[in-house]
Amino acid sequence: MIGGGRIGEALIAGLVEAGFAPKDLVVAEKSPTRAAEIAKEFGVATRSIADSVEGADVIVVAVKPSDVDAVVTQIAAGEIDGEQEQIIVSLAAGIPTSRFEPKLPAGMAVVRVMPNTPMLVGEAMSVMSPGRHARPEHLDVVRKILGTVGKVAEVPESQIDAVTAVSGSGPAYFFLVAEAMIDAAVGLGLTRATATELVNQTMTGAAAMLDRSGETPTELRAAVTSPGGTTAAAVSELERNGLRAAFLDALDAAKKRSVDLGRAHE
Ligand SMILES: NC(=O)C1=CN([C@@H]2O[C@H](COP(=O)(O)OP(=O)(O)OC[C@H]3O[C@@H](n4cnc5c(N)ncnc54)[C@H](OP(=O)(O)O)[C@@H]3O)[C@@H](O)[C@H]2O)C=CC1
Ligand SMILES: O=C(O)[C@@H]1CCC=N1
Repeated sequence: MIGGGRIGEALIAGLVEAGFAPKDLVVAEKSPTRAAEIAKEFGVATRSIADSVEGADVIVVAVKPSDVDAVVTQIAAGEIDGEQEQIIVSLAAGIPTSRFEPKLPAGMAVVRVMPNTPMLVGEAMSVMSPGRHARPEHLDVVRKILGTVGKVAEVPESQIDAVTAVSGSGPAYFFLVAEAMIDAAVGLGLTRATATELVNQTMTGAAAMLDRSGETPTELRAAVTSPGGTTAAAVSELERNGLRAAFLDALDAAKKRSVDLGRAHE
């Protein structure tokens, strides 16, 4: 694991929780303090990038998009070999597999993945796209690793910037809605503690219904919306204030930003 930040740590935590032996996991992290924290928390070894990649079956790149090029250069300078069937898994938003491949030994498999932070509670939505040399058996390995921390899907790489806008950034939209509801509830006179409890449990319950009821969001919303009732009054205000248009623009902006992140660090 190269980069022991929020996402790198979440994946390490998920793998350890799922029964991967800490001795089989190695973290290369720039900040010595952060590296020490992760080693202590999970019992994994921390090493330099060069020492981490040698003999690794899977090399996960979990650094910011702007740090990817420097990291790939260091990986390529290490003892790696396409023939060893090593797999590079990039979690970086926006950076295409074609940016990795020319710098690596010929034929080395690269898989681009967009995870999300619910990985921390074993509920990630991770979406993978194979690079030029990634074969089904490589994807099976990556699916097994990501499957320890949530659900896994596959799309062609042409769709992964859109995926980034939906499930990669998606948890933030959800938390923003929660924040907005809490503030509005305080505006109605509830205490912040009560507002937070009500909103958090409402969101948790609604998410569980999405997961378990087998009904679509449209059906679930209709079941809450009594004719001429309170929900209809609220939903009509949300529509009047352009909720759908705001999401159309927001996801479009996120997708464009993902494409730009790839270009910005060329
Ligand atoms: N956060 C999210 O919800 C999601 C993030 N991603 C992607 O995951 C990647 C990581 O994101 P996130 O975990 O949030 O970012 P963080 O900044 O929390 O983590 C990145 C870590 O990598 C370290 N790092 C930087 N350069 C090196 C290096 N050369 N060697 C070793 N470690 C290094 C950073 O140290 P320092 O800070 O000191 O530079 C930092 O600790 C990003 O590319 C992002 O696009 C994907 C999906 C969701
Ligand atoms: O905001 C970002 O760029 C990263 C990628 C998806 C979620 N967080």
